[in-house]
Amino acid sequence: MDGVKSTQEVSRLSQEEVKDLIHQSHEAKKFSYSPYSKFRVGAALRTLDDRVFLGCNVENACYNLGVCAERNAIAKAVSDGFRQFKAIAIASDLNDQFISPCGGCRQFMREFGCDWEVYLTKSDFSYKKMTVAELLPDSFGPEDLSKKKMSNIPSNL
Ligand SMILES: O=c1ccn([C@H]2C[C@H](O)[C@@H](CO)O2)c(=O)[nH]1
Ligand SMILES: [Zn+2]
Repeated sequence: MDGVKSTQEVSRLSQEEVKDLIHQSHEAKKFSYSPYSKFRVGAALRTLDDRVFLGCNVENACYNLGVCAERNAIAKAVSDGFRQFKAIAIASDLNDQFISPCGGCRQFMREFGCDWEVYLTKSDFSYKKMTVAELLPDSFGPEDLSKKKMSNIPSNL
């Protein structure tokens, strides 16, 4: 096809890129500020144009203000003007199960599309690949706020 790649092809990572993203998520974990849970999490987010943003969980003495690693990585990218993502890798110290993102982070990922990759890892860097859609089926997203889809909208809105 004359070297022209479809969006689908362009957005997939090579094995080497997957390994690298996973490695970076484990590096990001080292900055985790988690004195309360002692549960370190790191995330590495790769944009469509191949930049990588890192995040870690940041807890707080006011417990409920803590922020997850995934959300921090996404917020960093969006704050720098990047909203299109290929993949995110998530790392914890769990060695017997893959880290599983919380519901809030799944929704946060979904805001920027359903069809991108999430690499859930173990401490030995092994991984399970999922998509945002698989992690959050039948999700609610920005498209659902379209007024065209609504009926009986009160006139005072
Ligand atoms: O996928 C996850 C799961 C948990 N945490 C954080 C939140 C909290 O700081 C600690 C324990 O839940 O781990 C994340 O950052 N990402
Ligand atoms: Zn979370």
